Amino acid sequence: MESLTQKIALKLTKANFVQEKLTITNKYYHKDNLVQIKSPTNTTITTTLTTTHHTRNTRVFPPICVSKISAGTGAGEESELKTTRIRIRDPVSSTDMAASHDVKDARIAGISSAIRVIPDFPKPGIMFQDITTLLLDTKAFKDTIDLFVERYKDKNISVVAGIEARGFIFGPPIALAIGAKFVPMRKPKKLPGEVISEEYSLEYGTDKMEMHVGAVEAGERALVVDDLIATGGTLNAAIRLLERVEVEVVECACVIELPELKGRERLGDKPLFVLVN
Ligand SMILES: O=P(O)(O)OC[C@H]1O[C@H](OP(=O)(O)OP(=O)(O)O)[C@H](O)[C@@H]1O
Ligand SMILES: Nc1ncnc2[nH]cnc12
Repeated sequence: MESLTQKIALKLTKANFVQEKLTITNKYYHKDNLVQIKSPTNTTITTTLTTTHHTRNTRVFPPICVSKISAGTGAGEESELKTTRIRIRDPVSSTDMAASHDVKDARIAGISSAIRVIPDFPKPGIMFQDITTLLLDTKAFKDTIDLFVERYKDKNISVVAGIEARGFIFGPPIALAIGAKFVPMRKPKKLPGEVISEEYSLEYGTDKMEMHVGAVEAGERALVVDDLIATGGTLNAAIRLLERVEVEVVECACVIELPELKGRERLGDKPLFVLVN
């Protein structure tokens, strides 16, 4: 039987690399969720693989999505080749992920592979998850909205609270489709009416979030939407703002989770639903 490494290597050879006319050497390996390959350019690599995967008790066939996380010349390697490290995203690693409800849902793999990762933006060391490439992919963008709508359409949610800026992209289509109002959670001094505000810390700095007084009523049920959860500080502030005015936060929904930053832990008992990590 082929090993996981062999399967990945085979798929990589058959996938984007061939189209990109890259040369793959046979020096790849699978270790700590990283695949290392060598290619002659720094061309961005984003592809989707399907391979055998063993969980503790069962053997399942989830999609494995691969995106480039860094590139550089490997010491001691052939001079014309560069070493590219790519991270395998495994969409079944969390119970609160879309893929874990239906491991055969091919939409998740398409969404994951449509997200571009930009190293060292906006600061060195940050692997920026760029959802603008997802917005260019009409199928992946629609699949993203559909997955959220399918989950929330019968949950009696009257408020979709979207977080500036990228929660403003995903929140409104979800709100329209489930028949809820959209409430923007904005950066300071942007909203013209009376506001309540909460401060919060970020992966790279601090910020403040504001919401219009009167936008929601006590007793309403809200979904909080953003593109991404990193440290969880932003979602935590949104939850605090809504709960201050006695709105029930039913769930938080993000396209992407960066699990290594443990943002979930800052949400207390609030459920978090994500599509990819
Ligand atoms: O989980 P956290 O550590 O709080 O980080 C997540 C937040 O960071 C990003 O927004 P950012 O603050 O960069 O603002 P922007 O969307 O206006 O650029 C992202 O869109 C989330 O809102
Ligand atoms: N790594 C990241 N990519 C995109 N947005 C972010 N917000 C906080 N961390 C981020």
